[in-house]
Amino acid sequence: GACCSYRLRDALHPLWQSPLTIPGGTRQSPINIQWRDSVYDPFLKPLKISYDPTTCLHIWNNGYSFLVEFDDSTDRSIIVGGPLENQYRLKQFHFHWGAINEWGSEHTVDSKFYPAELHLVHWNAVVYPTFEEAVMEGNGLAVIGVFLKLGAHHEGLQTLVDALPAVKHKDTVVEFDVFDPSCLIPSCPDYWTYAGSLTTPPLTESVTWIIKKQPIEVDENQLEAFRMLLFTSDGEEEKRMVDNFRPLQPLMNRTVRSSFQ
Ligand SMILES: COc1ccc(C[C@H]2SC(=S)NC2=O)c(OC)c1
Ligand SMILES: [Zn+2]
Repeated sequence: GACCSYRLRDALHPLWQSPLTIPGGTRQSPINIQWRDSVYDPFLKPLKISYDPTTCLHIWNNGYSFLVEFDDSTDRSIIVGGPLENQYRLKQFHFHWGAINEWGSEHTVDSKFYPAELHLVHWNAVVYPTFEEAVMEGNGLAVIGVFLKLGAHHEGLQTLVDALPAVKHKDTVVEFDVFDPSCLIPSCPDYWTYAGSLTTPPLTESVTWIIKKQPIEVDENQLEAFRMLLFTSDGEEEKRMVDNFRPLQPLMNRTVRSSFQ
């Protein structure tokens, strides 16, 4: 199970040797979403997503995942509605995945892991002047989580997969100038939402999570392409970038709300 990958991962990558619990943490992520314990909230609005594909800048391997970063100097790519009080600007998206298809996602649903999970990271530029400040505030960030399951080939993802060999090593970057990430978000509007945190240091409790109920389907070759990336820089002893997910955190005094009955 994921425990052995945790021990293996522990040996593999320093990030997950970081403090896995933070002192005083009451809203840490990821969590298991127990479907029957989630509470339907009829006041939750539909999530409105409007991305401008030309705000896409580049893909880079930061040694933890690969990120696709966006120009967030204006409100051209935003989300609004859902559980959110303000509109939030798209900053980047990235993924978490496993060495094998049995695990890889950060969140679980009824204790089931998906082979991978997409995070679309947005920040509250209405209230905060910079992303860095928003990262430190309870309503600073909004992250859309999308589960990836093994199935049909995903056309939209393939344009991303085709660029991955160019960012095989840590601290490599490749230009990626037109991409609409809404092609990675399932059409079904249903989501869960809860108050949580970043899942890597600084682990700040600044994230309103919006987890889509419906996964997207990707094929084995596309998942394998993620697994050929490296945690390590060119010239270092190669360590495959796999199992880059944080262990589950306690729910504590939180309720997961659903936008659907
Ligand atoms: C300094 O600010 C940071 C640091 C790290 C991440 C990425 C983490 S947090 C998440 S969600 N998934 C991840 O892998 C940030 O993303 C918002 C923001
Ligand atoms: Zn993430």
